[in-house]
Amino acid sequence: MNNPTLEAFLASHERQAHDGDVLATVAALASAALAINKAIRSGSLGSAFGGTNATVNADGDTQRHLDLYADQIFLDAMRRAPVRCVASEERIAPVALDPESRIAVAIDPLDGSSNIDVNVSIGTIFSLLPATGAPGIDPAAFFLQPGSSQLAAGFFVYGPQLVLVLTLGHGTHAFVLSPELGTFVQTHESVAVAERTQEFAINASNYRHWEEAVRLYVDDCLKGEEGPRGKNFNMRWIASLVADVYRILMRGGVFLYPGDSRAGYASGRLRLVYEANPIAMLVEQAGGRATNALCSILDIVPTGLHQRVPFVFGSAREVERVARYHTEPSAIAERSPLFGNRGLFRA
Ligand SMILES: O=P(O)(O)OC[C@H]1O[C@](O)(COP(=O)(O)O)[C@@H](O)[C@@H]1O
Ligand SMILES: [Mg+2]
Ligand SMILES: [Mg+2]
Repeated sequence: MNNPTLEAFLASHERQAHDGDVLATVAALASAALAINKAIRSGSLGSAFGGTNATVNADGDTQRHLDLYADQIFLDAMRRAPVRCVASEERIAPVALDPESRIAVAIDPLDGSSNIDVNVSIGTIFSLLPATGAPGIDPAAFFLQPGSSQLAAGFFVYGPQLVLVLTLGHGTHAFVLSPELGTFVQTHESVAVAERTQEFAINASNYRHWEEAVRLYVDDCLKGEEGPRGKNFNMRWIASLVADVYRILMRGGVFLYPGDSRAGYASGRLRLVYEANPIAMLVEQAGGRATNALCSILDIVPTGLHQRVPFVFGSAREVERVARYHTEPSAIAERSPLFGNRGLFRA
């Protein structure tokens, strides 16, 4: 492979006047991911890592051994990087590190925990935010900046390949671990999400809990060629956000985790600061769209570190279409049983 290694990619960006601390932090995250990958591939998934601990995280989710192991590995790596504070899905409050540093890291150390026991892809999601200001400032404040303030974002997938997808704010780049070189090698210089799609991702078991706009959108996809969309749709749901977003970056698609009527799910399941924001930045840097069904994820000002948000992202035209099911109910109400000439919903 003649493509650049991650180290060469980062060095070339430093020459282009990128913040050296951002690049050093990305490099530290990558080396921690190599350690997690090695641990996962050691073969002890089921017994050592998959089992649950008798603990829950800040959101009430049961923590697995691998959640906590990954959290510790990444925190240790961030102590060795120019990082002022780290916020993790697995910790109620941020951890203060070097007060002289200017970067805050938000992290979902292990995404897709329900897939650990069943050997399906899992991953890590990270977001880098500016952390400037007086030394005494409460680190929690750094994580309440909107996603549009992110300096960099990315995720790793511990799947058939160990993959890194990264943005430094100028495009989205993909890398894969080269076992020969022992480091990441670039596979996609600039990822571009297809504008249109015929593939959607949603946990359909929640159908009865969704609001009408979401049900109608999915109903119309399922009707296929005979329905108002006039084309057949495929469906995927991996239940690891990292794996679903990687597929969408590579071949298009739309992902929905809407709010629903279950207790605790009014804003869906996914967390704004360390899941939706970094994924939204990556998807938008690749030409896709990311919303809470109505407005851009990156414009939302967080009010809490662990707050959830309805999340719709992927192929731009399809994400915009989902928004129209929410904002133009009159058009939905006028649906003809024969799906006549409804310009709004056709194709
Ligand atoms: O089990 P559900 O409700 O379909 O939710 C699946 C979603 O939950 C998540 O597993 C949440 O992330 P964590 O595993 O980090 O808690 C996402 O990766 C995935 O998209
Ligand atoms: Mg997650
Ligand atoms: Mg997690």
